[in-house]
Amino acid sequence: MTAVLEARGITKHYGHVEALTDANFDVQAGEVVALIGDNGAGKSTLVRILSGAESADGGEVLFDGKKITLTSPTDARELGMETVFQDLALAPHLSPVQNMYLGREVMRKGLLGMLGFMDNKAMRDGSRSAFDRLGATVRDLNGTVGGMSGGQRQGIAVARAAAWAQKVIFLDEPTAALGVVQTQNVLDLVRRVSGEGIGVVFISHSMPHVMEVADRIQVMWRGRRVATYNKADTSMEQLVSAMTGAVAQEAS
Ligand SMILES: Nc1ncnc2c1ncn2[C@@H]1O[C@H](COP(=O)(O)OP(=O)(O)OP(=O)(O)O)[C@@H](O)[C@H]1O
Repeated sequence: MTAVLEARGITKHYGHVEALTDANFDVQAGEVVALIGDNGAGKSTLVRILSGAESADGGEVLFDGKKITLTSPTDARELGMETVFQDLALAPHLSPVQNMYLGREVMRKGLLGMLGFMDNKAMRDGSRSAFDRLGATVRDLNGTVGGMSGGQRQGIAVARAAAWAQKVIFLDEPTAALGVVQTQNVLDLVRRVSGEGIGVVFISHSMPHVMEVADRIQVMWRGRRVATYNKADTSMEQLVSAMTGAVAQEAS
């Protein structure tokens, strides 16, 4: 089966720091891949490159088997890939609804079929259903996101990505600021989104969450993928061991 998204031999330096060294990665349509590794292993850097937020120094990216060049997050979004970054990338001065539709505003037809005004009701309804789908507690759809709690902001960011993703969704630590109920909602959403045929890339330091949602688990160590496991054939001990570099390196 062709991966919906594949990275081959990606390298990335920041000055003298080698963040990625010949890193490989792949995710199939409709599966949840957990990307795990110790702090500084290169997970976020890889996701930033695969979502167009940063460029790689070397290597190639394939989408549906075809080589692509991502020069901006817009390129990735146009291919149907959405990302929830660790910093969430929400506009703090805007409302949840405005964040949901930022750059994708719904317009009402004006006279003679011309674009008229923004359709605020359609956007409010769309946002409400996206938040409800996640069970996100967004009480005030019109307040600014900057004034909301970390958990509420995380819920908005995850709901927005899930609402727009068509092919791939990257979730970088999506449950980090969430309470127990919201965490379970996000894990349920991850399974639901993959059930719709979307490839989900799930970065987490929580091994129980990884074991709950992942189909496959790719382990990074010092800037490269060192092991890939089917969830059904692995254990937390094996994962932790791979995260410390104690596995024979995967052939690149
Ligand atoms: N913008 C940057 N400038 C300089 N160095 C960076 C930058 N981003 C990442 N690095 C370095 O690249 C390496 C990989 O970092 P990265 O954030 O990708 O790891 P990670 O696996 O996501 O870690 P964590 O689990 O702690 O989030 C680290 O050594 C980090 O210090």
